[in-house]
Amino acid sequence: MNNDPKIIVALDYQDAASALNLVKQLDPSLCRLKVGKELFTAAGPKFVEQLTRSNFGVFLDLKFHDIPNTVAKACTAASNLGVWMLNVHASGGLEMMQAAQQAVQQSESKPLLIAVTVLTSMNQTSLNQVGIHTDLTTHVMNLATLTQQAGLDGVVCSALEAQMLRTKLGAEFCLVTPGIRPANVNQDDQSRVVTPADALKNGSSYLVIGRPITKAEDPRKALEAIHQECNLAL
Ligand SMILES: O=c1ccn([C@@H]2O[C@H](COP(=O)(O)O)[C@@H](O)[C@H]2O)c(=O)[nH]1
Repeated sequence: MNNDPKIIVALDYQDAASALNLVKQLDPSLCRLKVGKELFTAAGPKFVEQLTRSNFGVFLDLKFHDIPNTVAKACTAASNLGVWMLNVHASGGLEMMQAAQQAVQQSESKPLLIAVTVLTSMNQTSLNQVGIHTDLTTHVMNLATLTQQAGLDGVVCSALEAQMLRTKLGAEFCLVTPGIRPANVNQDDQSRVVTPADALKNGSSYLVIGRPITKAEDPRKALEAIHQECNLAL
């Protein structure tokens, strides 16, 4: 029995029924689940509570980004759903992240709180387009350092940056990496991609994987194949 599954399956579905159809093929010892903006907007907090009650660790990926007071209140509401992990955008700033962390620590369940550095869909060109001319890797490092300073548990980054962040920010800092693609699988809208095995070798704590599993003919088999590729317990 694996008590700390490394794979987080992204439930990017348009409604609860479609998401549940996948969830019933999965097992809490094999993976955790991620509820993002699409499913949360469609199915709501009650659906998140339904998932947490079924023993799956749930990452509520709503990437809060607002003024400190608003983000803190949103983090309290999210913590009260019993989720395992939730997140904010590091670019919301130090004060915002500190307010979020304080809110989470005052909640009963104290979920892990992490911050998004630079979205894995972005590359140097798209970063420049939003007015940031720092080297992308340096920008990720700056935001991750600020996140640690604010007292959060970790960051969302690409596994391309995991080795660098692990070395600088230590073994305990949680590195959650989307943009995971097994070899020869479509990259879709992701820019900074890494294979599951390489992501773990680079020091990722958890791999977020959506379409390579959810769009597979047999999602359970696709998940098990990734476990085998990475030598993870089944
Ligand atoms: O930088 C980020 C932050 C979040 N995500 C989310 O992860 C999944 C990835 O899904 P795939 O289908 O495996 O591409 C998705 O829910 C994103 O919202 C991310 O990709 N990058």
